Parts: sequence; C-alpha cells; structure tokens
Amino acid sequence: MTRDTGRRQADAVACTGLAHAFDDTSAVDGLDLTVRPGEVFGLLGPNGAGKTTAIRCITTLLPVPAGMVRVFGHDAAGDRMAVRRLLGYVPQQLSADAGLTGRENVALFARVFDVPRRERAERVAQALAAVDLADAADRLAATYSGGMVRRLELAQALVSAPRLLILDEPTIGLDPIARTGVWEHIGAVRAATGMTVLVTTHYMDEADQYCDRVALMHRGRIRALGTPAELRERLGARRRAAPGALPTLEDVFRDVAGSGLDDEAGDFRDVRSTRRTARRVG
Ligand SMILES: Nc1ncnc2c1ncn2[C@@H]1O[C@H](COP(=O)(O)OP(=O)(O)OP(=O)(O)O)[C@@H](O)[C@H]1O
Repeated sequence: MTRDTGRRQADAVACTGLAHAFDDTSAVDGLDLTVRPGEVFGLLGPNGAGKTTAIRCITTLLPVPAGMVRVFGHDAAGDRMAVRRLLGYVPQQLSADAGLTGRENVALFARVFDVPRRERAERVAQALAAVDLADAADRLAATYSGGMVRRLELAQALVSAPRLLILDEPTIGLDPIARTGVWEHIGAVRAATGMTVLVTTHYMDEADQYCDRVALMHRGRIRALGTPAELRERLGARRRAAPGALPTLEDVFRDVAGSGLDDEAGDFRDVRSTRRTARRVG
C-alpha cells in the first residue's frame, strides 16, 4: 500500500476513477490513467470519447467532481495553482493572437505564467528558437501558415518551462510536412528537457510513430493501454495474424471502439477538423 502510494506520487499524471458529466451527458466515466515521467503518452479515441474533458480536468480548467487527479503528486482539485505551475497546455482552440507578432504572443504567456521579468526576453527568444520561429518572430501571427501557428502555440506553452506539456490534437488539419515539423519540435524539446508529454490525436500513424504508450478511450473510459507495438501484437495474437501481417493501430482502434465508431467519427469529424483549421489560420 505504502509502496503503491509512493509510486503514484512520482507519476506525471495519475487519474483514479475520474468522472465528469455535463448535465445528463457522462463525458468521463471512471477514468483510470497513469502517465509516467518523461514519456510521450497518447490519448486516442473517437469524437465524444471524453478526451478533451479528461484533459481539462487534468489541467484544472474543469473541476474534478468524482475520483482523483494528481499531477506530479499535486491534487488537481485541492492544489490547483501548484498543478498549473507545472503545466504547459496547447488547447484545440486557437490560443495565439493574429494581431500580435510571434514574439509578442510568447511574451504575453511569459507574463501570464510569471516568468521573472529579467529572464523574459531571453526565455521568449529561446522558446521561439526551439520551434524554429526565430526568423519569423517579429512578423504578425496573421501572416503565419497553419503549421507556424501551431509551433507558435507550442512556444507559448514552452516558455514557462513546464514539466508536463499537454497538447489537444496538435496536428489536426495540418499537411504531412507541417505535422512532422510539430512532432520533431516536440521531440527535440523533450529530449533536451526530459519533460513529459500528454497528447490527444486522431492520427493513428502519429500515435504509432511518436508515442511511447497509448490509451484508447471510448465512452469515457480507457479500453486498451500499452505501447503501440503491444496493442498491435495483442490484437494480432487474438486474430492469429501471421507474423509480418500484424494489425495496424487503426485496426486496434476499430476493435476497441466497435460499431459505434462510424456513428461518432467519420465525415462529421473531417468537416469539424477542416473548419477548425480554417478558423485557426483565418
Ligand atoms: N461544455 C459541454 N457541454 C455539454 N456537453 C459537453 C461539453 N463538452 C463536452 N461535452 C460532451 O461530452 C462528451 C465528451 O466530449 P469531449 O469533447 O470530451 O470528447 P473528445 O473525445 O475530446 O471528442 P473530440 O475528439 O471531438 O474532441 C461528448 O458527448 C460531448 O458532447
């Protein structure tokens, strides 16, 4: 018992029995989830699975009505400021201001997150350089491409040197080159700082390639958890797939979410993604 509690204290994120409902809609329904320090953890699931709601509870933007959430041992319900100080968060919605330059956008976050005044200019420059925006730093964000806007938002989240970076669909609607760029920058910062990354994505290929472990969420709960290879192998063994013909992570996803997947995702998801992207860069 004591050993178990001790281990949980060290986890980057530990959710136990987390539940959150909007009126009579149960969004998160008894979520148990552990993210280990230093890993890139992918939270996957169809539209409406409860990923954003869970993330908003972890970031303290939503209350924790039932269950427990801890971030590096700090209780998200009882010690919200301590949790917020450890976090960088890139939400799905646009968080950069098109009317400010890249540098001004990041400087704003540095002020909000209490980066000491004398360190601010250097920390802002470092965050912009980390995402390859040093040359574009003094241009208005309105002139940035979709991929540059996403990298700018990454710099905003990184300027406070978070121990845990949380990204909600960081590459949605971006072209493949911009998607790779975002992941490469996340990987480089993580390698340099050892920070933990919790990310949601609909792109199975990205989860497979960039996440150390993934959890498949459906109807408010975790339905499968492991490294991408473990999940593929597990389904392959059940289906007795021949070696070399292992299922993809997309197959695992479909197996977990079952027939509900087509109702909840599909075309509507694509339309929403496109619209979000249009809003982001417009
Ligand atoms: N502010 C809200 N008010 C009412 N219902 C909500 C609200 N936010 C989410 N929901 C509902 O809670 C459920 C889970 O939504 P949530 O956004 O957490 O899912 P998600 O897995 O993040 O989906 P997506 O992939 O589309 O972002 C859905 O049924 C959704 O309609």
